[in-house]
Amino acid sequence: GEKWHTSQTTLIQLYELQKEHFNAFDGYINAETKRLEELKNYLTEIYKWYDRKMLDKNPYCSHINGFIVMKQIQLRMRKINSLMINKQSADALKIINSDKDLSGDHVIFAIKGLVRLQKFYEIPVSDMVAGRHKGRNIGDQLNGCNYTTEINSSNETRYSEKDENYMRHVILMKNDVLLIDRNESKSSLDITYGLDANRFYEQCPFANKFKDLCTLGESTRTLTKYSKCRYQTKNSTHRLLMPFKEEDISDDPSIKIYHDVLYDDEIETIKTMSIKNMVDSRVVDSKMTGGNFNEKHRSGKTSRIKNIHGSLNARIESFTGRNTQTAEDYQIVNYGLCGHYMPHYDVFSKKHSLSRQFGNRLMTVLFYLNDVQKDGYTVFPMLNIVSPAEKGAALVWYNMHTSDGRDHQQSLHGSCPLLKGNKWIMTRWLYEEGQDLPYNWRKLQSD
Ligand SMILES: O=C(O)CCC(=O)C(=O)O
Ligand SMILES: [Fe+2]
Repeated sequence: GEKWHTSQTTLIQLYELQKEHFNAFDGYINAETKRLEELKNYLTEIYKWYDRKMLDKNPYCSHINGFIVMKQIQLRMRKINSLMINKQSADALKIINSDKDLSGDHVIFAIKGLVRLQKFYEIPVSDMVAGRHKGRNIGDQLNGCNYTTEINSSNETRYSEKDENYMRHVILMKNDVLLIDRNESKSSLDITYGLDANRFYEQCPFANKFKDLCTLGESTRTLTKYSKCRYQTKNSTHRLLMPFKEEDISDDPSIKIYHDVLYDDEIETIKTMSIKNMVDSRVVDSKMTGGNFNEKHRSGKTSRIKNIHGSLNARIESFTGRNTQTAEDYQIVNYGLCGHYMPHYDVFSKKHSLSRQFGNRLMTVLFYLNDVQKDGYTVFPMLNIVSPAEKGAALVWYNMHTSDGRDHQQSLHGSCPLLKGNKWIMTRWLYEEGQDLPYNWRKLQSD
């Protein structure tokens, strides 16, 4: 089933669920109290009857009386029997257990998340159990004894570092393909063979760089010669009064931030729309199944929205200067307990059929739906770029070279593990088809 810890939204529901449990407990206690009261009264009545009968000395003398006594005993025993069976506790337990329970597995998933976090940020166990990291409060005190016992019992699957790095990319790509096109999942699985193993191997050292940047955080965000901020009207007259606040982050590939492009009421609507159908951002693989492996690369909950409203499309087109007609559905992600996304590329393998319909994911438009302090950055490990989640802002970048359609190696990026709180994002991927590009992607793909 769906996991509790992968999204903060679900974790909040878990708290809510406890109210339901409390109601079940209360109902049970009331019913039990009533039942025991009834049983006590009934037994008192029977004792009295028995004492009276004993005064009769020999009630069995008359055959008729003997039968009456037998019959009364039988009826009373039946009633006592029914009063002693406690159906209420079974009913109450059913409510508590009905697939909403916190079975051992869920606790193990959560502890694995914490262990991952501890390893990633190299947090000493003493700090972990004290709920602090680098002078920052990250939670209440943990029972150190419980923590280490839980860790030992959550037997992690072992596999070599090399395999892990390679598989990470394969799996992430596959996952995204599967998400877009569930109906064509059969053909989507071919993506494994479309990847060039060596190419992805070579990027793996950046997992360490990713880690360093996540740890250093915003302190690494220095101004470079490309860094400029401006009010951008994009030649649109109605933007003269409310220009885009555009900030250059990188030149090659082009990465920019547009501040305040998504409004609070829109954000609330988007969250409400997506909460209903969120699923674990799972990574699917034919050989290595199971959640443990998957969550090492990505942990969060995802949902898709076909359309929000036309004016948002227009806004995106306005600040990106690109067409949204061939764009993918909006993808909303809520990261929960230790939520993260290890470095990956958003582009698909060229050989994959999906990238033929509209080309490939030329550009990523990533909206931040909340502010996140001190962690959960979007990081480009090959470019030394750390982007903090800023509510209402959009981080926009190219995954491909706009001159010839080659995948842009430096577009490698990921989301740093959350030490605390949660992160909401919404992405829109713009495709090559329908854009003004100096090359013909259809021709490139058939080569
Ligand atoms: O959450 C982030 O900052 C990055 C998300 C991302 O890379 C993706 O969804 O493809
Ligand atoms: Fe991505």
